[in-house]
Amino acid sequence: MKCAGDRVVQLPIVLQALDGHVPNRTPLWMMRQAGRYLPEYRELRAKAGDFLTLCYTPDYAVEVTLQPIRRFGFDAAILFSDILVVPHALGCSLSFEAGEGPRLSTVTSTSDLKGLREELDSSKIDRVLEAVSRIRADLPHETALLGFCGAPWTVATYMIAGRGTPDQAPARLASLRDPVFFEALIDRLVEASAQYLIGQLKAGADAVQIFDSWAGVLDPESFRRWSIRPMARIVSAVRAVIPDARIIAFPKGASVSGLTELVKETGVNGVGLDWTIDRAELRYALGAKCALQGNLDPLTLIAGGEELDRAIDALMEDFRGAAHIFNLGHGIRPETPIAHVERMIARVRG
Ligand SMILES: Cc1c2[nH]c(c1CCC(=O)O)Cc1[nH]c(c(CCC(=O)O)c1C)Cc1[nH]c(c(CCC(=O)O)c1C)Cc1[nH]c(c(C)c1CCC(=O)O)C2
Repeated sequence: MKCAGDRVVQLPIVLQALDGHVPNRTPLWMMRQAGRYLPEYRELRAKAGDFLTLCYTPDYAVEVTLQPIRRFGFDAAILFSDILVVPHALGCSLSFEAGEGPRLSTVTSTSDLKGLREELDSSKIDRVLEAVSRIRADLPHETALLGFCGAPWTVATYMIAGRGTPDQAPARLASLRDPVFFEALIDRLVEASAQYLIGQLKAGADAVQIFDSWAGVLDPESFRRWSIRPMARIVSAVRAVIPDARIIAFPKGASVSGLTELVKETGVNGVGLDWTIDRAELRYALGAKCALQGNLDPLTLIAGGEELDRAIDALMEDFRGAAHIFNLGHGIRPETPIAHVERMIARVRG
């Protein structure tokens, strides 16, 4: 709590939870809450013509970020951008083909890596940071603003394959065949991601999330080496500059023991959980060490109806008394009916 004049200003409830407190109601936001399930997003996307134009034009990025806040009043806004902005600003070419996902120039050897920049191209990043400042200025005080980046492992999988793949075999193979190159790529991404998050926090983000969407394809030892270690280095580099930085890690597909180890090694304030995790087992393993964010199956939200109600009730019950931030277990899908999102919000808020 802090005082502004004679008014007492409450910390936004998402930040209360990240500080380890149990807010008087459960905070709620959704991964990919700005996106194709919203008609107002589709309209602006058609006007911009291209996804990256949305990301790099502050007027658009601000507007798209605010759309789900205006419509639903979520407790957090997440910067509208993409994890692949980092390789783009390191010099990789990047495009998003309609219906096909991202395409990047590949980085598969030490000499490819030498061709990239050492530091992020500020002509790209500054536009994202301008959007961050403007979003913070436009948001209500009680709504937290989240910045983000991809975890080095997940970003590396796209750089090595040049696209998404079902099991990230190209990156896994590269880590086995050429560990010297792979380690150097991860190092470059650790540095760049830490600088990027520091920039976002300085520009006005209240907390940041690190998305490790492909953590689940790693064996336990590789998970330690390529997911936990790089994230721990990012957290300490960010906190060397901003000691009280609030950081959430989302290692999708991680096991209970993997998550427990990650929290211990990184000191993050919160962990994102996908829908496959055993919530009771996780709570038991983690105790009250950090905030728990998640974990409704995005398909349950598409299905709607009584199954949705039942799943929400079970989730709320399992995390009762915990520093819980309600979210999905992964991003909302484009085909999700808006009425189901409204039903979910009403049920969580009771
Ligand atoms: C792996 C990953 C990416 N991007 C991201 C991840 C990690 C989270 C996850 O696992 O989903 C993160 C991301 N991407 C986007 C955000 C914006 C903030 C939010 O609302 O959550 C965030 C946080 C917008 C986006 N990023 C993308 C879109 C769709 C672009 C469009 O409008 O056509 C949006 C709204 C494109 C994107 N971007 C990426 C892929 C694979 C794709 C294509 C698949 C798809 O279309 O959903 C890379």
